[in-house]
Amino acid sequence: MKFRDMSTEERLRMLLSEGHLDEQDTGLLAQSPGLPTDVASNMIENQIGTFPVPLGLAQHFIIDGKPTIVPLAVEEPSVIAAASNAAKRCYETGGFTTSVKRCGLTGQVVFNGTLDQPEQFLKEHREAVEVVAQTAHPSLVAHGGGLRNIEVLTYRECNFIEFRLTIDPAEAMGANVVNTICEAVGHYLCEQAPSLKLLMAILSNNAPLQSAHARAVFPFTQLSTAQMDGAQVAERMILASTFAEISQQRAATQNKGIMNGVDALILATGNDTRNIAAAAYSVLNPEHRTWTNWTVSENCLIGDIDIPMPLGAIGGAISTLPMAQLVMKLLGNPSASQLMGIAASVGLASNMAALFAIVTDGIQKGHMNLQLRSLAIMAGATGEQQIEQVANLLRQNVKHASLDIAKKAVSQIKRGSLDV
Ligand SMILES: CC(C)(COP(=O)([O-])OP(=O)([O-])OC[C@H]1O[C@@H](n2cnc3c(N)ncnc32)[C@H](O)[C@@H]1OP(=O)([O-])[O-])[C@@H](O)C(=O)NCCC(=O)NCCSC(=O)C[C@@](C)(O)CC(=O)[O-]
Ligand SMILES: NC(=O)C1=CN([C@@H]2O[C@H](COP(=O)(O)OP(=O)(O)OC[C@H]3O[C@@H](n4cnc5c(N)ncnc54)[C@H](OP(=O)(O)O)[C@@H]3O)[C@@H](O)[C@H]2O)C=CC1
Repeated sequence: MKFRDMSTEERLRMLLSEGHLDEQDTGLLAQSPGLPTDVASNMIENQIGTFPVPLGLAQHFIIDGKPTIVPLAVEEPSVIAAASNAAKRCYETGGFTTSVKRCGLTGQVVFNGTLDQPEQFLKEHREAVEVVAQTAHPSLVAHGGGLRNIEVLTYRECNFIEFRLTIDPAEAMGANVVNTICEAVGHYLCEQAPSLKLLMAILSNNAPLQSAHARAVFPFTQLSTAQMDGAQVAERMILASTFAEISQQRAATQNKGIMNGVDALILATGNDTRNIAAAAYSVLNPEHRTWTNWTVSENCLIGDIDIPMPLGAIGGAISTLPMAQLVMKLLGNPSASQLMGIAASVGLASNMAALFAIVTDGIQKGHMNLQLRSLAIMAGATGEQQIEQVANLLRQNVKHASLDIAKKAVSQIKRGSLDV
C-alpha cells in the first residue's frame, strides 16, 4: 500500500516497524492534543501527528476603544511579554486606533500570445466575464463579495497578455475563491480568442488593497528608564527606526520583530502565515524597507504601521481547526476587517517593545531572561522547580549562559551536588 493511502495509525505502525521511531515516539504522535486525527488527516497529506506550539495571551491591549485579549501561538520566549509590555505603555492614551482597507484581492489570468486590440476585446467581453465570475462562485456574491474590476495589461515585448481581476473575498481570505473564478474566466477567454494560450489563472499574493493601519501614542512618561528620560528614549527609538529605512540588514531584523506578533496571531487564528508574509514583504523596497513609522508630538512618541494583511475570518483552516475557533472566540469573534486591525496593532506593539529594549538596556536583558527557561528545558531540566533552578543559575551570569553550562547544572542537580 502507498504511504498516501494509509491511515494515520498505519503510517505510525510502519514508522515503528521500519525502525524510524520507537514506541515512545509513536505514542507522542498519536496523542495529537487539541486536534482530532480525523480532522488533521483530512487537512494535509501523509499526516502522522500534530505539531503543537504554545498558545499564550498578550495583555493590556485596547483596540479601537475595546479591551482585547490577544491570543498568540508562538515558540519564541519574550514575544508575548514584549507585545503586552508595549500595549501597557499606551494603555492610558487609549491603546491602538486602526483603519482598514479591504478592497479586494488580485487574480492574474495570463496568456501567452497577442491581441490586436486588447482594450476593445475586454470591452466586448466584460459583461460576459462578469457573469462567468459570478457563476463560478455564486455564494461569494451572496456573502457580499465578487468581481469588482477587470483590466487588461499587455507585455508586448515578451508576448504576454494579462487580465487582472480584482475580487472582493467578503469575509474569507479568498485564495481558493479567487483561483476558482480566475480559472473559469481564463477558460472562457480562451474560447473567445483562440489565438491566446492560457498560461496561468492564479491569485496574486501581492495584496496592497487588503491592508491595515494602526496607530498608538506612548507618553514620554511611559518611556523613561533609570538612565534616560522619555524624550531621550523616544528620540533614540526614532533613530533606530530611521536606521532601518537606510540599512537593509537592520530592516530585516526590525521586520522580523514586527512579524513576531503578527505571525503568532495569524497562526493562532488558523490563517495562512505564508500568505501574510508574502503580502507584507512584497510592498517593501529600497525606498520603503519597513512597515512602521515613529514620530514625536506633544510629549509623546507616536507609532504608525501600514501593512498588507489579506486575512480572513472564515473559511480554510480558520473554520476547520477547533483551536482557531477558540482563538476567534477569545478575540470576540472579529470580522475580517477587525482582525486585520488587531494584527496590525500587535505588529506595532512588537516593534515598539523591541525598539524600546534595543535602545535602552539592550535586547538580551529582557529576552534572555525569558529565554533561559527554554535553555534549561533544552538542557534536560524537568519540573517547575528544576527549570527555575537552572534558569536562576544561568541568570547569575547571563552574558555567558549557554547550553553547556545549563547541561552541567542539570546533571549536578540530578546528582544532588548543586544547590542554587
Ligand atoms: C521582556 C520585557 C517585556 C521585560 O520588560 P520589563 O520592563 O522588565 O517588564 P515589566 O516586568 O515591567 O512588565 C511590563 C509588562 O510586560 C509584560 N511582561 C513582562 N514580563 C512578562 C512575563 N514574564 N510574562 C508575561 N508578561 C510579561 C506584562 O504585561 C507586564 O505588565 P503586567 O502585566 O505585569 O502589569 C522587555 O524587556 C521587552 O519587551 N523586551 C523586548 C523583547 C522582544 O522584543 N522579544 C522578541 C524576541 S527578539 C527578536 O525577535 C527580534 C528583535 C527584537 O531583534 C527585533 C528588533 O531588533 O527590532
Ligand atoms: N496563494 C495562496 O496564498 C493560496 C492559499 N490557499 C489556501 O486557501 C485557503 C483560503 O482560501 P479561501 O477561499 O478563503 O477559503 P475557502 O476555500 O474555505 O473558501 C471560503 C468559503 O467560506 C464560505 N463562506 C461562508 N461565509 C462567508 C463569508 N461571509 N464570506 C466569504 N466566504 C464565506 C464560502 O463558501 P460557501 O459557498 O459555503 O458559502 C467560501 O467559499 C487557505 O487555506 C490558504 O492556505 C490556496 C491556494 C493558494
